[in-house]
Amino acid sequence: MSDLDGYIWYDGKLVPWRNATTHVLTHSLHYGLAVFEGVRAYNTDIGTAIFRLQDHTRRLFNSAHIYQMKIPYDQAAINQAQVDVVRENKLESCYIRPLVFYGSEKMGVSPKGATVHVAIAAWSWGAYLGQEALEQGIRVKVSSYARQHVNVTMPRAKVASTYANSILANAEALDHGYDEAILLDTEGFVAEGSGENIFIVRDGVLCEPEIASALTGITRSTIHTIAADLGIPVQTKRLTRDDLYIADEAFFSGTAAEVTPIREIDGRVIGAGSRGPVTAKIQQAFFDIANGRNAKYHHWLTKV
Ligand SMILES: Cc1[nH+]cc(COP(=O)(O)O)c(CN[C@@H](CCC(=O)O)C(=O)O)c1O
Repeated sequence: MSDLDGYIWYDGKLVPWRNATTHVLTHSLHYGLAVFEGVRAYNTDIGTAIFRLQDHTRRLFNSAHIYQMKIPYDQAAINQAQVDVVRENKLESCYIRPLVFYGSEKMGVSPKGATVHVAIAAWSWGAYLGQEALEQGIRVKVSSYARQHVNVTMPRAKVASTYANSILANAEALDHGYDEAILLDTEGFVAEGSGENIFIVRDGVLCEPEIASALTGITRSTIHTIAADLGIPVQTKRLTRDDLYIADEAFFSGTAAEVTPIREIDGRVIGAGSRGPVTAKIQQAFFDIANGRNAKYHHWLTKV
């Protein structure tokens, strides 16, 4: 991942990768309050372009607003900074990581008085769960750890502290020989993956869990648009873990995961145990859009 000779945008300047450092007393490192985004640029038919850049930046600002962090730049500047990072690193396609965090000027629970810093890195990142996963599908475990209650960590924010929960769930899945975890909410209904939203297909209908305790994924909203284009009905409802077991198809959606089919959950084979036909259609439509092959969605692409 690390292009050690690359550049990172850091508080308004492009600095060499190895100089983009912070102090060990950085407040966010100790107390877990940093907000971030995961964004992808694709080598599209119209050149390198960042996918849904404005939506990701809006969510970054919403996340900061929820946690009362004041980003010292406006959204246009952060959009431009992401374009500059991709261009400066000469990346044709890549993953972009904007991060907003509190500095080391203040210790103690309250960050008041600490500087709000912004860093934006970009690196080449292929299929998040492996190229084979995109074709064959992955094996997933329902975690023994619940997703945080909606009044514990704020679900509309992409905040670093949420991911200690994700790390536990993902580690448990890997330790048990699976590829990824699904988390249930505190009432036992399906929430999301450790870093993804989840969809299932039942009798030709695309179903997703109520979004309550899950991140409002941008890829999830792209899937909604694709489903509408393909005439596939979408249902949002409370899903139980055994709803997943008897699904005809299942897949994860996310910027990193893109559209990753799920072929088995907790030892139950899903459908035919491979990427399902509806999943394949949605996945193809997603990659056509992200790679600029569908002119109807060129407005979602910001050329670098
Ligand atoms: C918990 C969670 N839920 C859903 C999503 C899907 O959201 P969206 O990317 O807007 O469709 C992500 C993105 N996970 C990011 C972080 C992955 C990582 O390992 O870091 C991502 O996909 O970039 C999550 O982290």
